[in-house]
Amino acid sequence: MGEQNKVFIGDTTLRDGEQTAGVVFNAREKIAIARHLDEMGVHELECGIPAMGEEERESIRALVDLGLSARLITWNRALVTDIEASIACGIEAVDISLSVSDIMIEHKINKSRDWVQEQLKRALGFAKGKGLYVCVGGEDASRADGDFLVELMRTARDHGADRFRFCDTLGILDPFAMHEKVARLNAAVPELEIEVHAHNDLGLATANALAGVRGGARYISTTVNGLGERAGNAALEEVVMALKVACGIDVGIDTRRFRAVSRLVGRASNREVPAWKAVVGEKVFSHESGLHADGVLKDPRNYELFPPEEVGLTRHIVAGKHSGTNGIVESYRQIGIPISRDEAQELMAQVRSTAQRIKGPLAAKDLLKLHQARTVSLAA
Ligand SMILES: CC(=O)SCCNC(=O)CCNC(=O)[C@H](O)C(C)(C)COP(=O)(O)OP(=O)(O)OC[C@H]1O[C@@H](n2cnc3c(N)ncnc32)[C@H](O)[C@@H]1OP(=O)(O)O
Ligand SMILES: O=C(O)CCC(=O)C(=O)O
Repeated sequence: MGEQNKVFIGDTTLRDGEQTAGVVFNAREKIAIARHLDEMGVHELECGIPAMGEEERESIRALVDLGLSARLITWNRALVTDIEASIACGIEAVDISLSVSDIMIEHKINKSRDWVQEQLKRALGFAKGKGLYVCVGGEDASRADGDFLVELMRTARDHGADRFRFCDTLGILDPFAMHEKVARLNAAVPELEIEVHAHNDLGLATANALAGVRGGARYISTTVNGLGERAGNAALEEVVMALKVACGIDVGIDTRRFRAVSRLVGRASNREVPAWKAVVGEKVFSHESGLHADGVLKDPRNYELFPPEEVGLTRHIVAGKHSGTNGIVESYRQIGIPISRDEAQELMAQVRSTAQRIKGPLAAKDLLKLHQARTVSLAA
């Protein structure tokens, strides 16, 4: 880790993902998710909160025992006792979190900016004294005073922190503001790497994560399927594919396993993945509309950003209300019935009215029925 100009993924499915109200992973699920992400080449896994108690610590120790290539990191309050609990799990990297906005400093932790600075020094000093890799988590950094953040990052840098996590805890930023804030911090404290941790309350988490990278962040927090507090976090699969397709940045992760890991986390979190979910939804490579099906059949690049196999999905040409001739020919070909364009044109009205009646796409049996009826009427 740490190569020049590389972007790293710090996946927090097992920490912030599991913080989603009502979500619980058992130890077996945690291991399966961690193994999967590790085998895909995800660089870092935030894997739990040792201060929560013995059961959580046991599950973290089990992950440590796997000997994964990914760096395992735990979430900690800025308390020596939390960090000791992480060390007791065999963990070598910690996130030390502090609330940094005035609203949270005054109305949540009931302290002062000075207290935050001093507590950071204490906790960071302790962690570095134990030889740990330390990310300083700035909770609610997006609402914090900019000058105070710079001061805090300088303190973190001077006391040996390895990176600073800029958290848009409430998901209030737009990508322009995210870019501006991260760029400012990066210019003021260039020695400290920045991670961007974006929430999706306004549906902007992925866009904000990318804006953070454009502003100079080297690490991105993600979760599989965008699982996470409230409306979730920046989705791993969206961030990685958007970096690749929209920004030309390949983070070196095996994207062909996105569908599999998405379904695994979907089941374990009891949060089914919507069919239209960007990148991993079951139907995001389904084409029904006449012009789209025609375009895809001629060359998939007409309507697909990348081949479905690249994320573990498959392409479907669907016969339905909006189908055109070429799509209908293809739908019949898929069920082993070769038909001509003329036949497809003749069947089109019935394909449309069947779709209208059943309020959905035609299954193989519906297509077969229409074809048989046409054959019978021609023979009569
Ligand atoms: C934005 C985020 O996602 S941060 C991650 C949050 N994750 C979680 O809360 C999930 C796991 N949490 C837990 O199991 C528990 O909340 C624990 C073990 C961390 C703490 O439990 P408890 O000691 O029972 O306290 P409680 O849950 O009520 O937490 C609030 C306390 O933590 C303090 N606190 C909050 N953030 C921090 C921080 N970064 N550093 C130090 N103390 C903090 C609060 O001021 C409050 O202290 P007070 O009771 O003296 O006023
Ligand atoms: O403080 C951190 O490191 C992370 C906190 C977090 O999950 C958030 O602010 O959304």
